[in-house]
Amino acid sequence: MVLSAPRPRFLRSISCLGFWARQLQQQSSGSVYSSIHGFSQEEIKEKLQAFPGGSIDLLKQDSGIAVLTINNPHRMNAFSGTMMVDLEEKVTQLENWTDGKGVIVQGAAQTFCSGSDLNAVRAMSNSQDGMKMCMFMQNTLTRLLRLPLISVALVEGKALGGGAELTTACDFRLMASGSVIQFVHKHMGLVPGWGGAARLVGIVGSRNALKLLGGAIKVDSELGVHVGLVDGVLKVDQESERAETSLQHAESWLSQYTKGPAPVIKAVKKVVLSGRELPLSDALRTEKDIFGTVWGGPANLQALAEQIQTQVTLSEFL
Ligand SMILES: CC[C@@H](C(=O)O)C(=O)SCCNC(=O)CCNC(=O)[C@H](O)C(C)(C)COP(=O)(O)OP(=O)(O)OC[C@H]1O[C@@H](n2cnc3c(N)ncnc32)[C@H](O)[C@@H]1OP(=O)(O)O
Repeated sequence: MVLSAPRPRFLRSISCLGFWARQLQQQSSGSVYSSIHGFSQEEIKEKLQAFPGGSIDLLKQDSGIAVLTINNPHRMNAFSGTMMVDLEEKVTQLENWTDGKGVIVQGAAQTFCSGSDLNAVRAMSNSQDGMKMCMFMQNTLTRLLRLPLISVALVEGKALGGGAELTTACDFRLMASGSVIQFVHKHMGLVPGWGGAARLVGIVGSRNALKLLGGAIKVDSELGVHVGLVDGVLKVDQESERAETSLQHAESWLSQYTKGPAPVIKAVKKVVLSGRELPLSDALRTEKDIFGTVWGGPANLQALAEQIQTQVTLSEFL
């Protein structure tokens, strides 16, 4: 079995859609590559295990917001091979998190992520292994973006190379002032390979993407907001003892969108996801199916009862 995680309910519920929806259905867990593309997830996992270091830490909170931390501070949170494997496992856990509503992706020790661990990249520089690592990371980051959770990349410090690509695998990006996102790939004689270019075009448009990649431009929070890459800037008051940390800021920012029961928030993400990824007719049919999962559900019935209650109280008053 190449990909063992169960398919999200969203994909299972698509029954009569067109070409693109069927494509999505075939992709177990929302992945892009599987055995039909000659790709073996297990084979590359085994190779990646030879490059240890760091960890990916997942904290699921009662609020329904999880915190995923890229943790390899001695290498500016660069991704070792085992961290790539770890990320895939943590994404599987998030796919199966029934009570989840949101996830914040952050780096440890006030920096975000400096991309691939260059030591691993050097050791895997033959093109076949490089391609397999790229397919593995595309699968994982595509699944991250397709989670039925609202996701935010919290960028403090530097997000470089693959780290910049990781930010594009979230629904939103928040930047602490003084931070930088930079697609440094051109300086390395490369282009993004973790799906970052395709996602960047979707976020900022092709002209801005060409500028950011072609110029390997350092994007600070101001430029990030200007081009539409960044959704909010966090200014942390380090003087005040009671000041919120960037993570606390990010949690309260995200909680604006995650108030309410998990099935409803998940449904919100799913209708947006289908609108983002599917042709209109297929997206409309999918939206209808997702609507069917919340129509008459507990939150819907409660909201209706409360409205009737309010109307009765009002009419008594009048
Ligand atoms: C496949 C390509 C692409 C992709 O996957 O899409 C990539 O991601 S390739 C990697 C792209 N990233 C980079 O090129 C960043 C390289 N690093 C730097 O430019 C700098 O280290 C920094 C991130 C700007 C930080 O600079 P500074 O604050 O001056 O700290 P140091 O340079 O001293 O770094 C501390 C420490 O961390 C090690 N480090 C940093 N990044 C990486 C990395 N990507 N891989 C491995 N190690 C990394 C750095 O070597 C230092 O280690 P020591 O010398 O042992 O202290």
